[in-house]
Amino acid sequence: MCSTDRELDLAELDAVRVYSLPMRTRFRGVTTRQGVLLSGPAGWGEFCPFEDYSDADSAPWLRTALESCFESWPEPVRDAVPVNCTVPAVDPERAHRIVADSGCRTAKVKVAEAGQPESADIERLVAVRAALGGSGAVRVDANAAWDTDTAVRRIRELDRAASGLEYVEQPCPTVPELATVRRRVNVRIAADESIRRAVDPLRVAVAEAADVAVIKATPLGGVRRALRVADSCGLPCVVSSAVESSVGLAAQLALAGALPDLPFACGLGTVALLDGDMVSDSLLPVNGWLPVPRRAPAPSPALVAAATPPAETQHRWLDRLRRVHDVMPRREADEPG
Ligand SMILES: O=C(O)CCC(=O)C1=CC=C[C@@H](O)[C@@H]1C(=O)O
Ligand SMILES: [Mg+2]
Repeated sequence: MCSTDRELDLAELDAVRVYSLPMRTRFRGVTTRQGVLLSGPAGWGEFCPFEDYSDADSAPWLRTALESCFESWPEPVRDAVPVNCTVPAVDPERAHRIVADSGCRTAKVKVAEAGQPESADIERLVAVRAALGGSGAVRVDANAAWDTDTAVRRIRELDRAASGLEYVEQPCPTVPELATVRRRVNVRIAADESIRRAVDPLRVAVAEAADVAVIKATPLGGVRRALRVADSCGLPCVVSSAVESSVGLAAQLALAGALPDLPFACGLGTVALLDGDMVSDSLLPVNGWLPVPRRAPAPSPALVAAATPPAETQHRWLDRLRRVHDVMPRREADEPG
């Protein structure tokens, strides 16, 4: 039976483990990644919405975890996927090292970080291109930081600094702004924040706002739902992580493995951003590739014990899990969008 039809009950779970892992570098304003690992009859899943997500916004994250616990994933069409290394808003030396150490042929570079001068982005991109050589691909992610005029100016400057950008991810907040910028620059536009709910992708395609869709199984409610979103948006897709441990990342790899077409490297090399992991055989890229697993890897009891936070943090997450479960629509027909 499909999770969209069944009454999912947390009491059916075999194990619930709260974890807390430090990040190597501050990313998305986050320095510690926390969540809950869940185990069910089909295997392990991970519930890890960011702290600023409401209970309603976190419901698809729980649905993704429960899909892993109670169902099998769709058949993959490939057994490995190419991935980008992710370069946070760090100094040029650090950026160079991240790229050189990664073995990846594509680098995704964070830009437009609040409080940093524009020159910091230029210097970071020059360092990334030097580390990658002429043949690699460089993409940037502005996380909706710019208005349209700033986006057009910065994209041209960053394109020059990087000796060519593969695409720019979410330069502006809204779909109409993305469409405006797309008409004015010669670099591909990728939509990320604009594709977080099932209704959004259609709007992006209709508005001719993007060339690429960044899709994430975790906030879209699971591998099967994300596959439907990919299908409905009619754009080439890049699967990108939500900075899960290897347990949750496995669902994202299952999505990347099952997409009919995968023309770009995926943003799934993110276990490297964590200082630790919950499994002993981490899903870290080798020569820029990650395998497509058939189920999530089981956490190591020793690593779970080492990452277990104080009782107060555990209670906070278990409360959140129950609250989100209570607001989670039981049937797809009940969901907004
Ligand atoms: O795509 C990647 O290389 C890594 C994932 C990544 O960048 C993100 C993951 C989670 C939250 C986001 O702020 C961020 C993104 O905007 O794409
Ligand atoms: Mg993004």
